[in-house]
Amino acid sequence: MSAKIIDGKAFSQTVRDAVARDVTTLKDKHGITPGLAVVIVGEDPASQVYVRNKVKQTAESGMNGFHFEMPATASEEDVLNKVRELNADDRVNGILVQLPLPKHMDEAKVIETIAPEKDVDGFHVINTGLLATGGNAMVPCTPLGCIMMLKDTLGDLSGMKAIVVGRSNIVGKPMAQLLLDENCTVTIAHSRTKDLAAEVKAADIVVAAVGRPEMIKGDWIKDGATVIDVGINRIPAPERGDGKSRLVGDVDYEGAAQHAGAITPVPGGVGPMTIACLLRNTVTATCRQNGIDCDTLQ
Ligand SMILES: Nc1nc(=O)c2c([nH]1)NC[C@@H]1CN(c3ccc(C(=O)N[C@@H](CCC(=O)O)C(=O)O)cc3)C=[N+]21
Ligand SMILES: [Mg+2]
Repeated sequence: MSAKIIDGKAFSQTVRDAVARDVTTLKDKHGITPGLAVVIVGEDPASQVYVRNKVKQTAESGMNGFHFEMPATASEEDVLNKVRELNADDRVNGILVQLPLPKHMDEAKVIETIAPEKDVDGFHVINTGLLATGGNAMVPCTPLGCIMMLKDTLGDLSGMKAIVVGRSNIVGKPMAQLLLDENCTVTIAHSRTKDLAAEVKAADIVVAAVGRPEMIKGDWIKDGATVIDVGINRIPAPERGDGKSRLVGDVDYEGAAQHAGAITPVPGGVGPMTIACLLRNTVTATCRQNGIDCDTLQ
């Protein structure tokens, strides 16, 4: 069996094209230009590609981008004040504070200071609560991108067995909520799960979000299953001979591709969809803040 490759890069382009059309309508019909503010504290080399793509694609979509870099030595109060300033700024419809924050800051406190209606990451307790209770939440970008790819690949997910490997607040838990909303039977697995291989083997849908390079083995995958690999792990690649690293997911891609019906690659899978969904969420937030029905924009 040879798996269909789910092309997140191509799919993200169609999402971004739709976002750009919505931005044009917001400008032309409503005189509103959506604005996305990104706050980065300190330097995390691993997220530099992410930041660069985000800035570039925000501009390409026709939105305003506001970029703030603060030194790693900034105090928590400095960051909280920046967030408060952005909350009060009418040009800013979406706020993203890049995680992780330096150790001396309370991440939860920073996130809870973001106005929930501007929380385009969907990390605020108001939004996680709304997601869990079926309300009008801002949905975290990575799980949102994953569910879009799953629905595009499989159509109706109703009744399917899904496993989410990983239980983080930013991916695993919201992913499980979204799969449940699609009427999947959902298992959440983690480091204490017994016989992870058998749990994965039972699933029609596997979402890997553990942050450990290639830990999900190819022969754990049920024949024909759909595999969504959220991991973006940079590992040494001595075989390249040029001293550079390479990116791998949380899934043994070569092995899994022999069993899966469809699989996302790394890079070019979940990553680009995450950024596209951030832009989509910024448009959604702009519409909600202005009492505009987002679905009828174009
Ligand atoms: N508040 C907050 N929200 C986030 O969503 C968030 C964050 N903090 N901190 C950092 C992580 C990381 N992240 C990525 C998103 C896209 C790619 C991406 O597009 N990757 C490309 C290429 C990567 C490369 O070549 O290095 C790909 O997978 O094809 C990567 C990483 C969002 N994050
Ligand atoms: Mg095999």
